[in-house]
Amino acid sequence: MPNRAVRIVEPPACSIDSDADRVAALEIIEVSKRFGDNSIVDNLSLTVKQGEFLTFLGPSGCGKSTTLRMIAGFEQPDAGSIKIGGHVMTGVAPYRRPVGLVFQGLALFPHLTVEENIAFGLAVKKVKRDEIVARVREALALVDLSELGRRRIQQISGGQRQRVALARALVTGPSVLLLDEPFGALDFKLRRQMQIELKRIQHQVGTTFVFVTHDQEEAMILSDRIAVFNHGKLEQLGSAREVYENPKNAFVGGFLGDINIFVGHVQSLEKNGASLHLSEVSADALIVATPEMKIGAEVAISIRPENVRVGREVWGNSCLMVGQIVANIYMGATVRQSVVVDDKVVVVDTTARHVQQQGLLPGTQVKLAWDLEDAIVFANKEVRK
Ligand SMILES: Nc1ncnc2c1ncn2[C@@H]1O[C@H](COP(=O)(O)OP(=O)(O)OP(=O)(O)O)[C@@H](O)[C@H]1O
Repeated sequence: MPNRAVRIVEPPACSIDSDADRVAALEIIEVSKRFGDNSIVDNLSLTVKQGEFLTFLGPSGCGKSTTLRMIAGFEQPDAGSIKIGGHVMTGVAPYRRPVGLVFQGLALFPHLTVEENIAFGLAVKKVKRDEIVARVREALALVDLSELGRRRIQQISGGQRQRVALARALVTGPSVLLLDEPFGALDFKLRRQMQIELKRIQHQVGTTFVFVTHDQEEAMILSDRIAVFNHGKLEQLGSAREVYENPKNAFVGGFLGDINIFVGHVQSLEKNGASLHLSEVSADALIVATPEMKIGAEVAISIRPENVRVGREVWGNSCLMVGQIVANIYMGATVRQSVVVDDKVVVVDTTARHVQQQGLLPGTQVKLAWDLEDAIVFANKEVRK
C-alpha cells in the first residue's frame, strides 16, 4: 500500500473547534524580525490549528511574506521560535521542513511536462517509481488535470498552471501548505474560479493552509480565520465575520471594507447606553456604553456604509442627521452615495430600487440614520493610528 501523500478526507474536514487537544499545525511564538534599522515583524504570536485555512491579510510591506518565509525557513527570526506539528524549526533547513510552497511566480519547469513537474519533488526524495506514478495520478485527479499530464507547461493555460503548482506542492504530503499571493497575476474571473477550487481542494485533502494576500475579499472568501497585519504587528485574529463586524480598531475596520468614522464626546451616561455629541455633523448618537466610559471623554464610532439609512424621512434608534447627496455611483444592485453633512462626507450604500423609488439624486436634501447595534465603538486613540 503506497504512502498516500495527498490525503483525501470527507468534507468538511475543518472541525477546528472540536480538536483542541490536538497538536497545533503551526505555532509562531513571540517572533521578531528586523532588516537593518527596520522592524518588519514585531513580537508576533499566533497558532494555526490542524486543517485550518488561515490567511495573513494586510497592506503591502506589513511583513506578511517575511513571516511566511520564516515559516518556510528562508529567513531566520531574530527572536522567538516557530513550531510545526509541535517540533521547533530553529536550525532546520527549508528542504527538511514539512511545508509545501506556492508562490505567485509558480516556478514551474517549462521544459518538463505537467506530470514531470508534479513528480519532481518525489524524485528528489528518491520515492520509488511505482509510487511516484500513483501519487502523481492522484494529485492530477485532485486538481482536475488528469487529461493534461503529458502536456508541457507552455501548452497549458494560466489557471491550469496554478493547478499544477498546487498539485506539485501537495504531492509530497506537507503538514502545512504556504501560499504567497498565488492568484495575484490572474484576471478577476479566473481568480474567483481558482479561489473556489482552492477551497474545494483544501477541504478534500484536509491540509493546513496558510495564505498571504492583501485582497480583503479574497481573504473573506477563503479563510476559516484571518490574521490582520499592520506594520509587522498582528492587529486582530478571527473569522471573516468577527473581524468585519467587530473590528478591534479603525485600521482593521477600514481594511476590511469601508467605514464612516465619527468622533464625539460623551454627554450623558445611562444604565445601558451613552449619548455622544458628534460635533462634526451637529448630531447626537446613542451608543452602547463601556465600563470605562466617562462623561466628557472623546470616543469614536464607526458605521459601515450599508448600515446607514438614507431617505427623505428615515428611522433609526441611534442617530439622525440632515445632509445633501453630492454623488451617486451605480454598482448594480446597490448605489454608493456620498452625502455631505456639515463639512463631512458620509458614505452610504443603498439599494438601487430605494434610490429610484425615492428619487434620491445628487442635490436632494436627505436624512441619515442608523441603529444602536450598528455603531462600533473605538477608544479614540486607536482612530488616530
Ligand atoms: N531581504 C530583505 N532585506 C531588506 N528589507 C526587506 C527584505 N525583505 C523584505 N524587506 C522589507 O520588509 C518589509 C516587509 O516586506 P514583506 O515582503 O514581508 O511585506 P508584505 O506584507 O508581504 O508585502 P507585499 O504584499 O507587498 O508582498 C518591506 O518594507 C520590504 O521592503
